[in-house]
Amino acid sequence: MADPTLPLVPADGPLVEIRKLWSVFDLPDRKVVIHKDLDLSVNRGEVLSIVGGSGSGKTVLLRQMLGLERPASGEVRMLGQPLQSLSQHGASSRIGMLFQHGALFSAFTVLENVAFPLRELKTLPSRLIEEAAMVKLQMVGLKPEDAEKMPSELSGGMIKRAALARALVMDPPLLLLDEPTAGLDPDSSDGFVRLLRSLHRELALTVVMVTHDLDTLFELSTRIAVLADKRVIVVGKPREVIAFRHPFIEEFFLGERGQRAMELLREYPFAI
Ligand SMILES: Nc1ncnc2c1ncn2[C@@H]1O[C@H](COP(=O)(O)OP(=O)(O)OP(=O)(O)O)[C@@H](O)[C@H]1O
Repeated sequence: MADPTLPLVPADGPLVEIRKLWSVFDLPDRKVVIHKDLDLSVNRGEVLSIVGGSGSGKTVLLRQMLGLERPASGEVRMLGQPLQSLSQHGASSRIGMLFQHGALFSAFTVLENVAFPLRELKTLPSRLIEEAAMVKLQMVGLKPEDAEKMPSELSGGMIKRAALARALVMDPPLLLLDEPTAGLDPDSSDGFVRLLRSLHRELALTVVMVTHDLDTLFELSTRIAVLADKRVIVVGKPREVIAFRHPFIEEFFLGERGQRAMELLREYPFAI
């Protein structure tokens, strides 16, 4: 449920535009540089996946997009505006985020979790909030009787779905996903990927996703960005990215997992 007082999504231009970003953490004894002159743009309607080694700064990059980290220098523009000005207008309502571990409030029911961002607005009547949250629960494939369950009663796949419903409750044009299928068994993972693919289409969402999982990567991505050496070293369609020579890309796509990557390229020719 979009807040009508918020600025609309721009008619054209990228929804995410990052220029010369530096992310630096101040430790007691030193500074740690995570991103150095990082550039990245995400166009309307695409599913852009970010891959990179462990600790390469993928989650920190998502946190920069949400305004949860502050750039040491450089610029982060989201939905056509500098992030600082979007934050003042409540970026959380315009950018949906699915955290890696679902992050539901354990003391709230599923419905209360999904409704939470709408309640925080403090402008809508309770009945309307509940109705909007129920619509989102159904949209992610949960049943009406799941609404009153506690998170501890849910399977891993249901937790992801409930967290996704909460991320979508404000009808954001942009959705960020951190390892959406991590921890799910293969069947739940396939089901969740199918759900993400249909929601992407039906809601005309723009999606930025971090994933290690090759199946998730190839089934959903329209482009892939590779994070290495503190910046985005290549961004493009899967075939273009695989052709780029870099030790991380060789290890990630062409090592033991390479055969699966090649099978997936054949299975998903639209991604080529
Ligand atoms: N608040 C913080 N203070 C200091 N260092 C941090 C902080 N947050 C993240 N880091 C460091 O930044 C680096 C990048 O972290 P990040 O979580 O973005 O990696 P990642 O690419 O998502 O890794 P993984 O695939 O293992 O989840 C890591 O070395 C991490 O220790």
